[in-house]
Amino acid sequence: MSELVNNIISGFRNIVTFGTEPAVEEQNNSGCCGGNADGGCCNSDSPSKETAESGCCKADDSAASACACSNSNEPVEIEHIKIFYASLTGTAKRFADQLQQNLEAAGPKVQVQKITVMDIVDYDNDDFLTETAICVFILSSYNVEGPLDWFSKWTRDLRYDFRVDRLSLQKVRFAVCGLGDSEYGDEFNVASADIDKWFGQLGASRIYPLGACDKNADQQAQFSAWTSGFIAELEDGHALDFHPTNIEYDSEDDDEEVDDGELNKDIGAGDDDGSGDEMVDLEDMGKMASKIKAAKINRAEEEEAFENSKAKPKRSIGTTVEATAAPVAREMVSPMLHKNLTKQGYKIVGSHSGVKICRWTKAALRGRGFCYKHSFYGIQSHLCSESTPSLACSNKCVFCWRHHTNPVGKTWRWKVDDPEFIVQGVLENHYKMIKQLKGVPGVKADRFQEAFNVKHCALSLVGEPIFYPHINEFVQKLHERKISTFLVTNAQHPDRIADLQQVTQLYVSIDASTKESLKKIDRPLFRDFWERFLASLDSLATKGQRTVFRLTLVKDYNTDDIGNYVELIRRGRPSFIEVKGVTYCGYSGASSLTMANVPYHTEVVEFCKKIVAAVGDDYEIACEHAHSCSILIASKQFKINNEWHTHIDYPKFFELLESGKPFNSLDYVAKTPEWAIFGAPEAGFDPNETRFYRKGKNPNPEASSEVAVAV
Ligand SMILES: Cc1cc2nc3c(=O)[nH]c(=O)nc-3n(C[C@H](O)[C@H](O)[C@H](O)COP(=O)(O)O)c2cc1C
Ligand code: SF4
Repeated sequence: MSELVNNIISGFRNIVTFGTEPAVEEQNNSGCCGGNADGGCCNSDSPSKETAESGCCKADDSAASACACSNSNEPVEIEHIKIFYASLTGTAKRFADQLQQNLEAAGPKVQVQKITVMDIVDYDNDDFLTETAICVFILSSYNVEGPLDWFSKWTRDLRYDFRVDRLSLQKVRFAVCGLGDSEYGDEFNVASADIDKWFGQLGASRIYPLGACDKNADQQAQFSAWTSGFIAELEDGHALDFHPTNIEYDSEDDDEEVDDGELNKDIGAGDDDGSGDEMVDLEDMGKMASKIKAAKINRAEEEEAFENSKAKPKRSIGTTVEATAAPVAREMVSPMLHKNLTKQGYKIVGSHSGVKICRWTKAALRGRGFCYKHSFYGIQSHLCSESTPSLACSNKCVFCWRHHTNPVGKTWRWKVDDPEFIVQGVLENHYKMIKQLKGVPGVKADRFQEAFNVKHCALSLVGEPIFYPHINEFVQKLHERKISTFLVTNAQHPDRIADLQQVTQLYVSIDASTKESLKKIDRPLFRDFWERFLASLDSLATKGQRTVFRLTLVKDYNTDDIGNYVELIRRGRPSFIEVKGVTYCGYSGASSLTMANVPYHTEVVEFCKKIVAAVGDDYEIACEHAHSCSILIASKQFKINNEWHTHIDYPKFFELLESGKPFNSLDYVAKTPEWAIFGAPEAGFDPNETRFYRKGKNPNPEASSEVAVAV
């Protein structure tokens, strides 16, 4: 162990804290080799103290090459500085802008070609692994849910996940300045301090010490002082060199209580006695180090694993499909994420799939109505399972209900589970959750029984189902069980849409109608997101399947530009357009939506009327489900003999599938019931169900104090 520990440079964190007198003078004086021992030019492997004090590293050749001391007459040229901020009330953003202005005005000693200021939530964290720009973080600390949470979790996961290369951030050069309030005592600036520490521990080169600006003092002056010190360090130039071996690994950190203690347990997997309190013996440290080494994964290997995973899956039920070649791909759901998702009610299946019971399934079990899919397509919610074979997604939509805790990525770079295993796992877990509802007041015995025979699968829970490399086999497994498939994709994977075989109904999320608004609302990871989006619509148009555009209306985000929506409809030629008001799911640090962004049902109707008027003769409003602010616009092809046929004949669908012959969306239609038609008095609520009102919300004054009334 001592060897391991000796090999670790016990980094110390320099913190520039500011009292009433800014401490920046001292920092400026540090020059090339001074106070910034852990992140600056001369780390402990570098020149002797004397050399350091002489102000430069030239005495030592190796150090000189590492430090590349600049000729003081020549300006330091920097290609790109990215300034990331995390802010709730705007201070960090203001300071980030201020830093940008100061850098622009800095010359002549330092010349920065490009400076980008961005909200940390708009950045794909995984890009830090290959980031070449200098990264400056201006981060506010919050002891409540805040905008830094997601990035913090990602960094923390990276730091404590033994499968991740300890030097995974070695390409990064960074500086952190925290904003906080000293009234928070021990929690003062704790979030920014953690980021600073973890980046250092992951091999990133700190080019200027952590700043800690206090709201309780003169925060502005403190930040200006930090900025001057930082710019002076840039002008000096030495700190810009990489120091990839400068791992700041603090032995104390090993004792740090990590939420996902599972990580440590995993290291000794196989030796677990079930106590969960595993200690690693000193003699085992060597073994552990080699295990850690063996588990290192780099991104190239992950990409390769993805390629390998495209090969036909092995049919090993109950096990994870192994990559055909040697690389060990990592699990998509980290232990911490697993814990978070489980807390939110998800059941995780295998290493990348999930299932959850939706509120409509629960309502249906109690005879209190079905979701809008019942009105539009004849689905009974207690027979429906909501799941996904990929919890990862390539967008970070502002309205996403998973609150940005799920993994994101542009390509599949995780382990791949067997499709049969996932289907079995999804159903088992779904039934387990149904079982738990036994005895809940109001649950109807007949519906409870029926619920153990799932007939529909909404592949729309979270993440991007089409991302899963074996999506076709997965869908086929569901169809073999006579389970219909409603698959929703985010329109970022046109090639996958093209490859997709027949599903019962194929959805594309249309979250905005212009490139700018799509970027704002979906926050896609792909740089060519707009081209991908359009190509997805083109792909949809040629599918010849029953297709749906799903529009989620977010007031002030995507409710304008009717003309652009119409163009998209003409391009994708969907069978249906579902328009739904966004559901407010509480505050998310990664989202700025409020109740004001949730449209009323009348506003959704108005929007649909405008769309139909503009799109021409081909579409009409067919159905509504006012209860969930949902409207269905349908292609008039589904109005047969002047009667809407938006419902699905499910047995017919399976019959057609089994026949193996080609068929189209009109071959398995069923008549829409009167109560579901737009404008009917029931407004899409099945009259055989009992409508439930929260206390005080019942519009019927004659009703008793009972909270449920028949509509
Ligand atoms: C609800 C709340 C919680 C906070 N928690 C902390 C904390 O844990 N630690 C800390 O140093 N400052 C904390 N602060 C202070 C903020 O970080 C500080 O005011 C900061 O300057 C705000 O920056 P912003 O405007 O960029 O969001 C908290 C402030 C609020 C309102
Ligand atoms: S379609 Fe969606 S909301 Fe409706 S029952 Fe299925 S999972 Fe629930």
